Amino acid sequence: MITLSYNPDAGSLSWRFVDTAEEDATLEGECDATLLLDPQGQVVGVELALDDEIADDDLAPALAHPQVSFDAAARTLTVNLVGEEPASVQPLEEPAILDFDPDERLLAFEVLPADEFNLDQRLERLAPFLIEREEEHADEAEETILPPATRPVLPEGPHRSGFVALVGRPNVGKSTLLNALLGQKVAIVSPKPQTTRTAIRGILTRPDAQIVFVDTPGIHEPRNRLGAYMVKQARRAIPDADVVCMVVDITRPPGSLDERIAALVRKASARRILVLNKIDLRTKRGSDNLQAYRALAPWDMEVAVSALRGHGLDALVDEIVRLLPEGPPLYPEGQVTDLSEREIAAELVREQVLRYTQHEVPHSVAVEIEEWEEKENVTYIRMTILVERETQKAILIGAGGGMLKKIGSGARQAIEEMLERPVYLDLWVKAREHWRDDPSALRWLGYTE
Ligand SMILES: Nc1nc2c(ncn2[C@@H]2O[C@H](COP(=O)(O)OP(=O)(O)OP(=O)(O)O)[C@@H](O)[C@H]2O)c(=O)[nH]1
Repeated sequence: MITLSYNPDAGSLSWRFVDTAEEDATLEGECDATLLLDPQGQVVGVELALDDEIADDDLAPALAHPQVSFDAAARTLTVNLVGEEPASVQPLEEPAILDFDPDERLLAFEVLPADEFNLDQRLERLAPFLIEREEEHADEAEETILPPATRPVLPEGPHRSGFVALVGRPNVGKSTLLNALLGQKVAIVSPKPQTTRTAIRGILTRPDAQIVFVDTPGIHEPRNRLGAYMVKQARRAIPDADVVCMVVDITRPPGSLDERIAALVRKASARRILVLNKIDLRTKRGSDNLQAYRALAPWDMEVAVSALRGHGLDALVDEIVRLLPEGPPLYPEGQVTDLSEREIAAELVREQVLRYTQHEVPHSVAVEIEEWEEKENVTYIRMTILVERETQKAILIGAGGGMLKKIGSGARQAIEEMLERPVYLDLWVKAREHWRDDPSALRWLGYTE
């Protein structure tokens, strides 16, 4: 296995082919490097331009891994951990540092993208390989930057229940957090802002309490009626909540949107928890950001978490339960969300559109279910993907229908996982101009009160 480690302070990514001690690498070299990116700009691999002095045999430790290939004519060593054809490349200004052993065999190398590249936002695809990073930084993050929330002893007293709004600007990780808290995917997630469009309820039931989480759309400056609807959904969740969790991305300083959201939170009569997310991506600026977020409102509690890696979630749930009023369960014990399987299925299609398309296209898409039929061995589902322009329709269908096939195949797998039975997914694309500003289209798509 190739071991990757990420050093957030240096902004560097180290790739190790051989499981040996650091001291074994006694010789250093340099070469040009290029990162390989997927359609979302996530790093999937790297290409090194090696010089003639490195003999082909010296690459044996690297080539022992199936993800590594070497083009002897071009002298490029390619490490592609994900295995998909990269969608784009990012040549690096800084050379890669190569580590060799005394016999000049390549053991490891390190790349250092410029700060503007925002490497820490682009490691999602490599997360399964980032073994050292987790071990090196997880404990440290909790000890030095953000003390772990003191885990309270659970009250032995009455049953508690209530509504907990998850609010924050787009892309801070609200939906990832909701799914992680529930241990089940109810909200779709993407690296693109404004993924969540409606308030989604996720219900966590335990013996002493029931928490009804309300995942809300990211609060932003709306540019159309759909955006206005989304922001309204989020704002409305705040006064209705017993506890408001303002979720922030600790790697970024608060901006004007955070200030506006905090102003709403300050006005609410609910208890307020500051949820510092993405502690796995902690950077040097983390503690400055922490002070700035603390200053936004009088918080009842702050909890540091990594929704992606599941850190700090038990502490967050315990804190929430402590702040909830006494009350009986609000939903039946087995219910996890207020969304139907059909609604989640349509969202899973939209998630794939977000995954594979860029710029305005993902934001211009809505998904409607036209037909859903339980057949003997398969669930037949026909859906229409609505876009705003013919050009967007052409992008979604792709050359020879390739794009629609990719979207369909990803969505079908996800829906099959949810339904636990085979699915036949029939996808169509239709253009309807400016539907995001058309009240009747919004009503019919369910984006209304
Ligand atoms: N590294 C890291 N990434 C995270 C974490 N939580 C979420 N993300 C990533 O952040 C991106 C946005 O996550 P979402 O859960 O869609 O964010 P959101 O706040 O619901 O976004 P909107 O729907 O736009 O409001 C995704 O690429 C997630 O994988 C975390 O704890 N660590």
